[in-house]
Amino acid sequence: MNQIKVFSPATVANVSCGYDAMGFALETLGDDMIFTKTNSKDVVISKIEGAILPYEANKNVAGVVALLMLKDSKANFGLDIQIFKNFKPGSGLGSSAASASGTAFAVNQLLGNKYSNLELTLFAMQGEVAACGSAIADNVAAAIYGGFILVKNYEPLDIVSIPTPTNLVATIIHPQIEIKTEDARKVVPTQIDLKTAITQWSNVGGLISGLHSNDFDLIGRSLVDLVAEPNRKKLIPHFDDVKQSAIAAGALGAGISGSGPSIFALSKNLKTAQKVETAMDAVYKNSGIDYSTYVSHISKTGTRIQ
Ligand SMILES: Nc1ncnc2c1ncn2[C@@H]1O[C@H](COP(=O)(O)OP(=O)(O)OP(=O)(O)O)[C@@H](O)[C@H]1O
Ligand SMILES: N[C@@H](CCO)C(=O)O
Repeated sequence: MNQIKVFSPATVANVSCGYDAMGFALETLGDDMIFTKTNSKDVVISKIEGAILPYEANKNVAGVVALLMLKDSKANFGLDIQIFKNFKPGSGLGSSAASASGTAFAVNQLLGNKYSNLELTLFAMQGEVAACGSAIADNVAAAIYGGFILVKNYEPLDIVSIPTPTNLVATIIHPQIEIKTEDARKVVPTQIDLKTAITQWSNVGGLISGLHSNDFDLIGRSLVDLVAEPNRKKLIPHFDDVKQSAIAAGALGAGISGSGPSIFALSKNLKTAQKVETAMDAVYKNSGIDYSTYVSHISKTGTRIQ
């Protein structure tokens, strides 16, 4: 195989209560990337459409991950990479993670499937270091494994796939302001009190149990975040209004997608998710802020060949 085209999904990290520990992949929103083997041993990024990003391989997360993998595998080829961005960096939807995991997946295909999904996640996490300074796994693991994931442990890395209830649908609103993950991480407390921790880990347990048992009510009751959301929501215009409107329209729950500014809601079917979209839209309609909305099923496959 000399060339591969992949789709790498947008992802919702944290899923409210699971800061740095949970995430899920979207079915219909994501980046397209084309990888072509070359004879030189370099990595060249020859095209980037849809966002202004560095072309230097060591500054673009796609290049960072590709260089690492070619070196680790002692590959006898180089790469030309084309990136087609369909959603903006700094959106809270895992833009850098889409490039990092799309690259890890594609290079592995070109190498004849040398690496496991866990190893691909470790490579892609190095892309996240380049993007935001932290080796976060929640977005990249969700993109690589698909569906819902739990980062059970960071060192050593342990990723667990969580079942996705059929019919669960996500609604997203993305106000077009950029919040860099690096900056949004600075407002999250490094210490929390025991009472807060108890509530938070009970919610993670409730969310995972609800996903396993298709218990939509339990999923909704567990989409509560006492750690990141109270500190980050002030960075997002009209956050409380959007969240309340989404829940009033029938969403099971809503919260900040990753580090924001996007806000996600989960609904038990497509019709409700579309009503939630209308309700979120109504909050921003006359606000003067540019925004996009998306309704998407959860991607069960994650990054894939196109
Ligand atoms: N291929 C790439 N795709 C996206 N961002 C990249 C890429 N290469 C480098 N970057 C840099 O990474 C930073 C964006 O990362 P950041 O984590 O802030 O946003 P994000 O990837 O959209 O994540 P989040 O979901 O948390 O918003 C920007 O400074 C951007 O220039
Ligand atoms: N878990 C990370 C995801 C970044 O998108 C955070 O919330 O900072």
